[in-house]
Amino acid sequence: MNKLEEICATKREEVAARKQERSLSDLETAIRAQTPPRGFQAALARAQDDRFGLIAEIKKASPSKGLIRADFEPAAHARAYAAGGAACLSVLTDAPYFQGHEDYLIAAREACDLPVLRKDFMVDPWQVAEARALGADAILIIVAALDDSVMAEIEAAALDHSMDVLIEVHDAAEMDRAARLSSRLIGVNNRDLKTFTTDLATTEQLAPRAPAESLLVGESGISSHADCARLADSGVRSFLVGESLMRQADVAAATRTLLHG
Ligand SMILES: O=C(O)c1ccccc1NCC(=O)[C@H](O)[C@H](O)COP(=O)(O)O
Repeated sequence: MNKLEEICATKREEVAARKQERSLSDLETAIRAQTPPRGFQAALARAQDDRFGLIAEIKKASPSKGLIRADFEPAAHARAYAAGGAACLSVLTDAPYFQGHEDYLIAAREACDLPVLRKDFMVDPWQVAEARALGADAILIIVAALDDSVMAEIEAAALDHSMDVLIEVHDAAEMDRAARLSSRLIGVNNRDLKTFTTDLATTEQLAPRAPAESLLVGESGISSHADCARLADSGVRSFLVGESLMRQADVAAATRTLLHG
């Protein structure tokens, strides 16, 4: 079993237990009390029209790097990312592998006006309702983790809640499968989630295969303005960045430098 399969197997057990604790009608009640989704894809599109679009990730730890940020303060990081010019946030909520928590998403979204992606491993449409009940504006579909029918069900659930969907691919076959979904917000993950090898050339190679009119996001392993400029040469002007920003003492200044050089 590779790491992605292991994470998804753990997630299926976690979701089965959570579904016993909280019914869909309970989640629907919480969703009605939520503020409406903030337009995630629209915010990214506006930002990349201007210069670069940044989805700044609030990430405490990861399977590949272990602990990334000891003094972890989701609300303060959210404010710093917003001050530095990020268009959107991504907040890891997976606990076993990323030391994430749902409360981090709630705190980050309350601390600023940016749209927020719930960064987790979606294996069941129930998680979409749970994400919206927490306030999430967008969810992630990892093509490598799901078969076509489950991907379509999860996407439909998100669209029903007026949420945006970031569809993540890592190879040409996954890009072709992503094209069968309706979302045109497509992330190319430079990290192979089975081996953790990271290579920016992945985005360069896959960008030309994306469906027409896609908003492409280069994901993982991006650590400088030069990396952003390199990917922009392939027509990718939005980026999802976690570790390199989370390791900085001054997160707002590092975000500005990433975007503007
Ligand atoms: O980051 C990991 O080690 C990881 C391992 C297994 C599955 C997913 C993983 N990361 C999720 C991501 O895609 C990244 O958090 C995101 O793209 C930001 O990457 P980075 O800027 O390199 O932190």
